[in-house]
Amino acid sequence: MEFSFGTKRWVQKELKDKGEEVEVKQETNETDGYALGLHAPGFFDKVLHVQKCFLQSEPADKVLAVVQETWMDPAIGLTPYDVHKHVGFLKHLMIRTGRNISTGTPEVMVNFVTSCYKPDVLMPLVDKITKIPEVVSVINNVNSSVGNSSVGEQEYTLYGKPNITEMLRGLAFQISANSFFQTNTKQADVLYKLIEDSAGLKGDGSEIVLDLFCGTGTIGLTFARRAKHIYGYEVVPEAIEDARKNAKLNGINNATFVQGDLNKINESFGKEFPKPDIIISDPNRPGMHMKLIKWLLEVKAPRIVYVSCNPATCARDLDYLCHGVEEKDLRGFYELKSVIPVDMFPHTPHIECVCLLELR
Ligand SMILES: C[S@@+](CC[C@H](N)C(=O)[O-])C[C@H]1O[C@@H](n2cnc3c(N)ncnc32)[C@H](O)[C@@H]1O
Repeated sequence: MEFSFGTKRWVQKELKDKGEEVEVKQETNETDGYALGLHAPGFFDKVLHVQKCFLQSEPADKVLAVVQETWMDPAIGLTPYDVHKHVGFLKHLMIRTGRNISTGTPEVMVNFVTSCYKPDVLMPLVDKITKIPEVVSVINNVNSSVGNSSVGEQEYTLYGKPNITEMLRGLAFQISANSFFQTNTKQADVLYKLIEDSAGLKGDGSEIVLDLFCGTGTIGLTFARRAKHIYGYEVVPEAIEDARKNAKLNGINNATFVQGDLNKINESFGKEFPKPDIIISDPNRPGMHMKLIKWLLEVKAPRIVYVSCNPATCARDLDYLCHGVEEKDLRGFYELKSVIPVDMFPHTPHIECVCLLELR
């Protein structure tokens, strides 16, 4: 889970009983209180204070509780970052839970995103958190920009190791603070099984798989034993480093991971690997850039499995691949065979979809 520190606490008006009906009041009460929690819908500066979060693991909740009872203590001198005045120190708190690959016990990584590097100020908090036995890694990402990003320009390990591990579909994965990793491991197992089923690999080791937006290499690596070669592309250098380590960790030698921005591909893209039989594309919420759509419509792989957490950009990109893009003079060549929704984010309105496209 990723929580934000803020200077404006957002308070939701209580639910109001009206006989059998329950009415939720939409107005908000704003106080000037500091807060650590989740952004109120539609507000970049208002934060709903969260004491306990049922979406995360129990050890992660213990971390949140310790941080909440400590960080506002004036004796420590920690301040939340003010997104209007651009002053203050604490920006985000990220808590990730994985598993020790030998013992299967939970491993927690705590990542403080701060506006500058002041480890002495963080240490009283770090000392308390590290009393929780599951905490094996405390990281400090320093992000001095005025934006809301949780990715740091510099990363420091304040305690323990720089990464944690997780098991998915029988493979071990190393995850570092800035690498994308599916937040719901149980459902990620379901998701990856559906992706593999949709990809329909023959399993005879003859096919080339291109894993676009590969993160730490998870999807491609789960296919590797049934494919000839996997090529993964991803923009975050730490994720590519993790993907290479993950291939080694699992004894996989037929996977190549390349760091690159898929929004900025040029004519040379695709020259460094054979024509793919299966393309997996798992972009983040903005979906695929027109340059990538164009390339996909040129290369004409027999199957594309498009994985998306944003139904709006998913529908747009599927439409482009099936029906083309008139204003760009591009013809569509695919037929949509199936769309399978997966509930990766229970108790939220978000949904992930696995879509299978076949060349017409
Ligand atoms: C939804 S995640 C999927 C990651 C991976 N497939 C998985 O299942 O763990 C999207 C990934 O796309 C990467 N990404 C975002 N924009 C990108 C771009 N322009 N070029 C390449 N990768 C990008 C992100 O860093 C992230 O790792």
